Amino acid sequence: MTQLFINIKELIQVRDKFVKKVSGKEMKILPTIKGAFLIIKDGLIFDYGKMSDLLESTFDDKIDCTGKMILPTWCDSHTHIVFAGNREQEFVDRINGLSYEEIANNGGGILNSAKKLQETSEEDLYIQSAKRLEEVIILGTGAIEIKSGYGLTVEAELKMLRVIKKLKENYDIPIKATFLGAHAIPNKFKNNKEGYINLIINEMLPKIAAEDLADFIDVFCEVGYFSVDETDKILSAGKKYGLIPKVHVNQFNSIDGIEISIKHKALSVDHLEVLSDTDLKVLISAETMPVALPSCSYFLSIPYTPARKIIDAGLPLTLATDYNPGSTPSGNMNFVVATACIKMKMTPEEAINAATINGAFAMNLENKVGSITKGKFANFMITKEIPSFGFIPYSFGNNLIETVYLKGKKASN
Ligand SMILES: N=CN[C@@H](CCC(=O)O)C(=O)O
Ligand SMILES: [Zn+2]
Repeated sequence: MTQLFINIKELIQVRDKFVKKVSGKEMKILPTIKGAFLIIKDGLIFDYGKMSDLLESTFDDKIDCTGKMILPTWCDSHTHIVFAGNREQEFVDRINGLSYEEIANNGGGILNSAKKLQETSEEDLYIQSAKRLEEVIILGTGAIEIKSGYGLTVEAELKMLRVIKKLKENYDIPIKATFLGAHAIPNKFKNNKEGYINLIINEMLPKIAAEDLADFIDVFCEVGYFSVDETDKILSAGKKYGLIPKVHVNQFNSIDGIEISIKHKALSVDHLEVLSDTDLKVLISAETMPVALPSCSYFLSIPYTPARKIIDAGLPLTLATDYNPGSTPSGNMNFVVATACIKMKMTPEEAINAATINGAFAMNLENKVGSITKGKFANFMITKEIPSFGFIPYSFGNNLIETVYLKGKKASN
């Protein structure tokens, strides 16, 4: 099956040579071809170039993109889209003055979602989650990471991870699964955190490994959740089963969570709304990808991750949604890219690099997605007619995506 896309106004994020990730000043460079063609063969990117260099040939399908641009699909490296129900009552409670922390301390928050999820069947959870996955694909997401962490019992954590496995089997989008048993301390272990950590290490992890349900391991390393020493212990246990760390750190407090994550060669450290100079220095010494989640800052009215400080220090940065029922009930990467430009002072080039190629790195998918490169999956989106790629973040809140392709197949209209 061959497909030819012609008269592309601008083909965005074209990388002839394989690039693992982009950092510092490189992030300002977004390679493109104006007036381009793109050839897809059997679900992979086969060729591209300027229209004037297109050779005569026959194709199974020919699509005219006059006035429209093509970008690789967004790579959303941090989500919690497998959850049951919603938490709109907590949203109203916050409007009426309660803080996110106060709601959690009153038994709301993650524990509220865990209760709902424990009471939901695997079939129903799958249906709710698949709907969210389809919703974000239409918004241009073409690779995604999904975490557990709203189960908090052996059975419910396995249920979440089995749902993720089923999504992997049933959809064309590449999905990575992360085990986040250490997301909160369940009520049953309120006065026995060590008991819960032992449950994670001695019961959950062996079962997850036996069914091959996770690629990564995560911990919510934060005051009131899991300490640095506990994070250390859980990441060490995960590594014995080959799970690579991706860690929630520095959302509300800087407590050396970055340092311990880097000691464990974490693939990414995510949130970073609070980032000290010492944290920054530690990041500079590592391969670990910093990940910012601007929709979470927007929804909770907490500080935005200091993107300028990170990029100007020569580091890479990834943007992801954090789609979850409590802090970010939105999986719209277009909004993330726009908010990064508007609130974090990232240029459109930086934001697009952060949401594509660097997002792919943050999921260990840089060989498959994140750029228009020969041999990668044909996961890309065609925009509506737009004047420039900068129009995507500029025109925030508007849907500029016309069609999404996953492995060369139309995933939306
Ligand atoms: N911070 C920890 N976990 C999620 C939110 C969890 C929730 O409120 O349900 C996050 O990444 O923001
Ligand atoms: Zn999260």
